[in-house]
Amino acid sequence: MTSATGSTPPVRVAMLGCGTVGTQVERLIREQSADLTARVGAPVELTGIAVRRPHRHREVPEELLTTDAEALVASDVDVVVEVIGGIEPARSLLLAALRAGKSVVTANKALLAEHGPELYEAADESGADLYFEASVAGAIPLLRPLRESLAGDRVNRVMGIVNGTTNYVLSAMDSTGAAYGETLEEAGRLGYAEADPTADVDGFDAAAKAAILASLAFHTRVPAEAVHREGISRVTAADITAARGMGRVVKLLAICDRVVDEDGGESVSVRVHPAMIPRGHPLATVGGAFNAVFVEAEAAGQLMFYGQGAGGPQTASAVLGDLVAVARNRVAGGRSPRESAYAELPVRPMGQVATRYHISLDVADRTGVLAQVAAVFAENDVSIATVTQRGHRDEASLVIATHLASEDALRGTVEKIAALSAVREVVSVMRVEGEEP
Ligand SMILES: NC(=O)C1=CN([C@@H]2O[C@H](COP(=O)(O)OP(=O)(O)OC[C@H]3O[C@@H](n4cnc5c(N)ncnc54)[C@H](O)[C@@H]3O)[C@@H](O)[C@H]2O)C=CC1
Ligand SMILES: N[C@@H](CC=O)C(=O)O
Ligand code: NA
Repeated sequence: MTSATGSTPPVRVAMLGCGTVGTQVERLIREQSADLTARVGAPVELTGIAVRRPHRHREVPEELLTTDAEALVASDVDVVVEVIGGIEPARSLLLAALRAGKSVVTANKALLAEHGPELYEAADESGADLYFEASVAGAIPLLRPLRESLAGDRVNRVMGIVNGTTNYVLSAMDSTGAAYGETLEEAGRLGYAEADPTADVDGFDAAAKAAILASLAFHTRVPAEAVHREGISRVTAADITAARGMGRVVKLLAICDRVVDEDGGESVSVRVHPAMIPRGHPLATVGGAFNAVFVEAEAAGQLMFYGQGAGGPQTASAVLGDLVAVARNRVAGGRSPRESAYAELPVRPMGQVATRYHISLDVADRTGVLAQVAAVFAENDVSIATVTQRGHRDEASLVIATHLASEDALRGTVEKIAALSAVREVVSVMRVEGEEP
């Protein structure tokens, strides 16, 4: 291959962390060195990798390893790639890099969602780049489309599956009836889960991603704590069976909406929770660690992004894409986009967000129960779309689907129904998405 570089000095790269993703980033930089050089117009040189325990990293060249991350960041490098995860020491290390004019590529959604503005500000002050494509939906190019390709459009909705681990677990529970704990362990072994998998199952990971997506889509700062978050730890086999019985499947969804009131006032709603969707919905067939995200924009219409949302090589692909962007900017000039948060839209409290629910109840099979239950819905101003009643000796089940109603009203209704003496058990309560109202 002919070199396009002449005597252009190399772009020097430090990497922080060398786990599932870092190992693959090192491999790709090494194996694709000639192509990267040609694409960037200068060699991309990995000068060091900060790790905690060097003896555990036999797969990478020993001479690159150091335990002194601070010194590595302070050394003569142009770019810092961070694949440690978590808030500290990642935050301090990246702020130090950016303040020294070194560009940053990170896969760290937790850090971006909690400290994004601080990182952008440091990048702005020194003129460094900040790229983070790997932080949301792994390999899928999603943030660059939102940050750049759709920058001239008006995005109204971003919705989809953004956590591979929980999707892997829910898919297995649905298709094979596999146990929750077993599949979660498997997701960890495959390199999909976070270092602490409660970040996946309790929805923190998806909420951080939703915060990043909403911030970019709506040009508004949406911190992680403003995202309504429910994980999958309370999804039961009964929920999955109930969904199946109605031709639906349970998925953990991230939903970011622009809400326009009757008076034209705008806000955003950002939520992560399990939901039942029809088996015919495109998201229903997204299995394993795959992610899929729909974006609706005024001029573009509906767009769908699909691919591997987790895994070492897949996530490393997104990191390398960002690394090439930074390196090209260094060689040919150019900057990553700055933070765009001018719209400053308020985040709507979840209680005011309208959703639809599926509720299944075990009730005593006696006259008047349905009327009692229906009365509670009416008192709380929640309109029932359909009711299915099945009787069996002295037991019966009621399956109720609601029309759109505020979250507060729905919660209140379920609480009162659970307290009715004729209701033996509230078997399953779950939001329904993706069906015509
Ligand atoms: N694994 C995946 O599928 C994806 C991961 N990510 C993100 O990528 C980042 C890395 O994830 P993984 O590689 O999966 O995690 P990992 O846990 O496999 O690797 C992290 C590595 O950083 C090392 N480390 C921790 N503290 C350190 C320190 N102070 N100095 C040097 N090294 C340190 C750990 O020993 C470990 O080897 C996280 O932010 C994660 O959220 C993003 C998308 C997908
Ligand atoms: N733990 C995350 C990894 C990618 O972001 C997931 O399962 O999606
Ligand atoms: Na991505």
